[in-house]
Amino acid sequence: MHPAGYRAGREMSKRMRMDTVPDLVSDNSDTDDDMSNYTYESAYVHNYTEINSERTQILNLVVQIVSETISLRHGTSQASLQRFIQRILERSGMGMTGFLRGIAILQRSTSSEGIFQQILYSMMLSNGLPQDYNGWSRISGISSNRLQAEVHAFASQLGDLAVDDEQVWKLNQSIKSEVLNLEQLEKIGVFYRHFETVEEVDVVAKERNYKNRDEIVLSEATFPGGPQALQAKLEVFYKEHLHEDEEIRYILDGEGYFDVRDDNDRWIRAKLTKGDLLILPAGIYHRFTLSSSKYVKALRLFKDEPKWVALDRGTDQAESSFSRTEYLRSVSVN
Ligand SMILES: CSCCC(=O)/C(O)=C/O
Ligand SMILES: [Fe+2]
Ligand code: NI
Repeated sequence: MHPAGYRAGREMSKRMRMDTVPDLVSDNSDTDDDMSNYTYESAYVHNYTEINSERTQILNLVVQIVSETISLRHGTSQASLQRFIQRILERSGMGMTGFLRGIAILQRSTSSEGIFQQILYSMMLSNGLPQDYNGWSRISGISSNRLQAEVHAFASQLGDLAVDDEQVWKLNQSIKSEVLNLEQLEKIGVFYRHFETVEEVDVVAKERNYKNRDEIVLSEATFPGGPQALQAKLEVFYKEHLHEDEEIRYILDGEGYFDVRDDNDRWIRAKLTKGDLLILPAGIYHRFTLSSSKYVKALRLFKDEPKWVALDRGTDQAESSFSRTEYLRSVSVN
């Protein structure tokens, strides 16, 4: 049996999904005036600014619904819950699976407000039920024994959560695939995340064993050699190319476009703005250009010494490179 608030939450979730999600999905055409300068083999181009704003709208809706249902269930103030959940989402990046999972559990919990907020928060960070109570305890400030007891108490209340998990998973998948299109990027080995702080980038760098980094600033005012030298550099970046290594870029300021080839050799355009991180796998064809603001400042991450060698499409070097062969193999397996 689901408690009334829980059922109401599910009804509202369904309503949200059916009534509002399709309206929020744009037709993917890019109307940015920068685009008029470029010819595209196909109009299959995604503007990540649009996608980010859709994501924000979806998240706002989710936050509203979730705070309504939790407030019904726990009798807490909706406004403060909304602020709290917003903070969690901002601090945890996307984490929608963890978020929705956490919500499903919390909608059934009988814990006090303080505890459930902490647990919700921790769930966001650990993306599901925690493995490491000590780490969780550090994050939440609750003793690990108490946390473990809380989680076990939750778990015993969960009953048929498996079914709910599936619902949550489906909702999450459809939001992700229809709105964020991260799956499409994942399919071609591209990793995209939005991080508010460089510390979050550090975690990714550590995981991947990246020891070096530098900053690149592309702007007419500061580029060594002046505007002409910048123009020449941009021409190199905009020539379709690949690298023998992964390319990791984190935008510190300004904005720019990375275009990547999908598995049908069509361009996907990712507009990156401050806080966006993009990882391009070795061997993928891509190119980069500035937007009309003509300014970007980005972190470039390297495993060892800074290295930037571009192999242009159409050359033997690129087509028969090890990274290209490996990349094609990896996408055909996926
Ligand atoms: C925003 S970083 C500039 C572009 C770049 O570094 C690169 O490698 C493009 O392929
Ligand atoms: Fe590149
Ligand atoms: Ni941001």
